[in-house]
Amino acid sequence: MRTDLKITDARMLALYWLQQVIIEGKSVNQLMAESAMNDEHLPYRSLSKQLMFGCLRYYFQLKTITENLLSKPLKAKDHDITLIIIIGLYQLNYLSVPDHAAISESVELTKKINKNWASGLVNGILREYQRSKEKLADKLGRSIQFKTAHPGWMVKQFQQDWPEQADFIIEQNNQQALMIVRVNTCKISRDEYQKQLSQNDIECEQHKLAADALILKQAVDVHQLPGFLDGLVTVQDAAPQLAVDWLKVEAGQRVLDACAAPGGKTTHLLQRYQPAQLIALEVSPSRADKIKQTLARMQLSCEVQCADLIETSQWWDGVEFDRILLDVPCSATGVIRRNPDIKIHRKVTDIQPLVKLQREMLVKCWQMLKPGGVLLYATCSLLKAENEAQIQWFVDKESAILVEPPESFDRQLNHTAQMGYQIFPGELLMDGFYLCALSKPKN
Ligand SMILES: C[S@@+](CC[C@H](N)C(=O)[O-])C[C@H]1O[C@@H](n2cnc3c(N)ncnc32)[C@H](O)[C@@H]1O
Repeated sequence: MRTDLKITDARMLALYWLQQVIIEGKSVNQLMAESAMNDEHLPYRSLSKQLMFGCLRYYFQLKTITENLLSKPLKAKDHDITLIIIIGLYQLNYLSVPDHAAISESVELTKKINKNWASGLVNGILREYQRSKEKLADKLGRSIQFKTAHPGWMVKQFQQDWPEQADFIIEQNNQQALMIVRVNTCKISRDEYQKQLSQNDIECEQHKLAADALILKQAVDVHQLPGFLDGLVTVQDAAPQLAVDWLKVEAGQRVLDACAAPGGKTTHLLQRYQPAQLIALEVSPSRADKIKQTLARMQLSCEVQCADLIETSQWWDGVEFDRILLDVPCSATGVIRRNPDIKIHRKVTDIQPLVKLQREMLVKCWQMLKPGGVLLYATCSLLKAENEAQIQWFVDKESAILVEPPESFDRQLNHTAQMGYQIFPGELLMDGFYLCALSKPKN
């Protein structure tokens, strides 16, 4: 689809977005942020989002079906036609759209993108699918991509790391996550904010483990959340909210949030504790700006530094920190429900470089930690190599001491990891996340 074509309906916008994610490599977060500024998208956004997220969630399954139905692969320049078939298959399989409408709208879409020649092909493939759905399911039953809607390497990795939980992880990854918000308790209590939501007909319940979190029954646009622009609330899953509970900052301490953008945990630290100093460090200038915007909206303040954590000589004044939050860049395999594009964008070859970077970050942060100080290591990954194996490597090397978690963790979270806590997507209504706190021995 040519990008200069005028978008005239929801399916066309979904096709444009899918092309941006799958061909251009954009993330859904980036696309949604761009689209929020584009008024032309407004009338179609809701259905387009449903179509795009659904197609990405089931991409590997729907692509396998498409490849099987096509007598020969389409040329690379006609990838948009493959995507139209995938959008059609998604509607036939997962939405309550009548079959005839799903097919005719897909055929219309070929014309809207000036590829009339493909209308017969799209019509034929979707009708063939209607006729041979069961037979095809039997034939493809042994394909991992068809069965799990995940790339094969990822399924193997989950099975290797978590043989007992792999099926649960895969099943959860194909679900839609609930919207969870964190109340800014500097401004309003969770109980009071829950009342405000209820007065605005937004139903929610309190999260059992994350003390500031409310789980919304239905996702809403952030601007429908009362006091959003005044910083009463922010959108954040419950699992990352636990990081701040485990770090336990004492009044007057010096704290580093080492990988801070977009500032979710920075603002949580500030609303929960009174550190003498908090530095929010972020290497990407545009993402460092996001921290500043989040701080401004939530009416909180701290020092934001845009620099590379590893290059300490460029930003660190040499004074050690009492607490360090190290929320490293990772495979993000724990947040696939919210970012289904990760199944497409993440490659098996990404993992080793990430593990290497995480190790370098751990070593650097340890050098900046005061004896007796605490470092909290966190990822939104499900892979052992990024999580407990990383901590095992570090503890063996550095005589770091494992810090006891808050009692509430022990009571409510499963002990699946040898060290720290591995949370699986869907567990206690949370995203997949890993946390472990380490203390540096006093000389
Ligand atoms: C998992 S995200 C952090 C999320 C954040 N803690 C929050 O709660 O909102 C990791 C961040 O680390 C940043 N990052 C990556 N490499 C870095 C480096 N060398 N120095 C500092 N920040 C880095 C990334 O740009 C990204 O914003």
